Amino acid sequence: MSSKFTTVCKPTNPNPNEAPKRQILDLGNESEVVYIPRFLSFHDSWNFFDFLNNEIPWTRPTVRVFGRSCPQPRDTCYIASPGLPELVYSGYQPHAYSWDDFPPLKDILEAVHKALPGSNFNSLLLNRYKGGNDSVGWHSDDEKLYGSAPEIASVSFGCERDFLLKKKPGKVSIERRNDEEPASKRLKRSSHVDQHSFTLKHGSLLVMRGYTQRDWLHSVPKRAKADATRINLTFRRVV
Ligand SMILES: O=C(O)CCC(=O)C(=O)O
Ligand SMILES: [Fe+2]
Repeated sequence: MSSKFTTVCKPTNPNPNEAPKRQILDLGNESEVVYIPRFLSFHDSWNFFDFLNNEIPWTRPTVRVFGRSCPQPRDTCYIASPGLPELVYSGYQPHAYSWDDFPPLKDILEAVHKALPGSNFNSLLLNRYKGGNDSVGWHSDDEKLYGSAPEIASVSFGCERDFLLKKKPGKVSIERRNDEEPASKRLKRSSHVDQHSFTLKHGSLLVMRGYTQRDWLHSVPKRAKADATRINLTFRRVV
């Protein structure tokens, strides 16, 4: 990685006098999503995309899903600070690369920390979706090593993809429970509130916090029309 890149690609706010606009989605029961569509400038984001696409040692591991081994439907890489416990998911233990190997990742981390006061991420899972056939199925990032209410910050580059959230079965919002309401109406209403969707834009930041991992599932489904590559970085704190 050339040092020129680090200089050129320090994340900049498109308008330095104005913080990027954020949307806050209250999911109820102390779960929340924050979405900042223009977190990084368009130009910086394409430079980051090119760097990540070309320099990250991507792998497409075999994982176990419902007892069966299959290739994970996206490329991946893992970065972690020294001394953290190993990450294992779906029977796969990724090699932990160092932040020092990829200086632009430290620049993005710094921008994320600045946008989220009090955050202190020490690991990063990278995903590369090479087209609409690549995806991540319904899951929550509720591994014990992230603690009971982890904050997860997700930065997206390249092709826009839908990011869906749905409430886990059996999780009922207290504020919506109304036993006087006919069941049919309740069902209709809850199907609206129990699912949300975001189109994750190039250079955007989406943050899941509170009890989102305990109570909600998220996914990036296959999309026939998504014909270009998307790269996503999810910053996490191993506690
Ligand atoms: O690609 C995304 O936006 C989400 C990735 C994700 O959920 C994960 O890595 O756990
Ligand atoms: Fe996830």
